[in-house]
Amino acid sequence: MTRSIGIFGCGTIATEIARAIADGTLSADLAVVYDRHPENVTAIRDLFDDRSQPTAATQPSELLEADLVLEAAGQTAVEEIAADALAADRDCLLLSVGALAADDLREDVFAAAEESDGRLYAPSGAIAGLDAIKAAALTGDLESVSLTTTKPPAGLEGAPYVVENGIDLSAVDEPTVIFEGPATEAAAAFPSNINVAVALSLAGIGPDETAVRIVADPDEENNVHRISADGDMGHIETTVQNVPSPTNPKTSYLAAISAIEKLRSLETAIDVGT
Ligand SMILES: NC(=O)C1=CN([C@@H]2O[C@H](COP(=O)(O)OP(=O)(O)OC[C@H]3O[C@@H](n4cnc5c(N)ncnc54)[C@H](O)[C@@H]3O)[C@@H](O)[C@H]2O)C=CC1
Ligand SMILES: O=C([O-])CC(=O)C(=O)O
Repeated sequence: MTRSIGIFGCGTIATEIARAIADGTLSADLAVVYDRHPENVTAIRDLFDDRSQPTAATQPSELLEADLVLEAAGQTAVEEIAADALAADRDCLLLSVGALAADDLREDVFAAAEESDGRLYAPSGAIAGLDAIKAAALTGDLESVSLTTTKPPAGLEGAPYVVENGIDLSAVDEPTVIFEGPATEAAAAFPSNINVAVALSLAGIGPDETAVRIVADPDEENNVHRISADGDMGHIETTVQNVPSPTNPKTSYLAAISAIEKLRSLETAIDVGT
């Protein structure tokens, strides 16, 4: 049976996923899409011929018509849809997983997942190494996990932490650490930039214990995520030098194809990797 998908948010990531469905890379039925900007909905619907165009939802609850609800909008959208989708026994895939750094929301969503016939998915997104971190965390002997993210200053513009602290990113003329703290704080301070830190923390030792450093570097063209972890299993280090998406420099292209691969893996007979 072909799985039907409903997408919350019709921006950069959703467009890549819709394209993968439209061109057959991903075997799924894009049934329904929702966005507060109708022109973004139209752009996604236009990727399909008349017979297979997704329905334009007028409110998020209409996404529950699909078997799997995929959030690619932002952290507030996770509050709006995740627990409801799971409570309706739908699968739910979240890109803005940083929303789960908030204890109340995480508890609600995880409780809904536990009781649901659906499953909650948080893909690796723009980072590499969650397979190894998950395995290492299993024994309880993972001692430390940290993420250092370096982005071009433009990729950090508009973040609440930048605005509230009056950080002038245009004046940054050398690699500059602009934030250091736990994933819990990073997710709220940079909601569109560092969701990966919370995905990492959920695979590993939790959002309060996962250390995050954010660097603005005017000479860096990529979104670079470096993970370092230590424990009884040894030392894990991964670096991804991500190409930013042309339509949204905050978002790495890998984030979109990671979600596509996660969706594809739900349908395959052979499962490679942890
Ligand atoms: N886990 C990961 O590795 C990554 C996660 N992300 C998350 O994915 C989200 C989407 O990324 P992009 O597609 O690049 O963003 P985008 O800005 O290109 O698209 C977001 C779309 O969602 C819509 N939207 C946002 N909030 C909404 C709401 N409350 N109600 C209705 N429509 C809403 C916007 O109008 C826009 O069309 C980011 O905000 C970020 O939270 C982004 C990059 C990596
Ligand atoms: O795409 C990236 O490099 C990471 C990102 O924006 C996020 O985790 O929110």
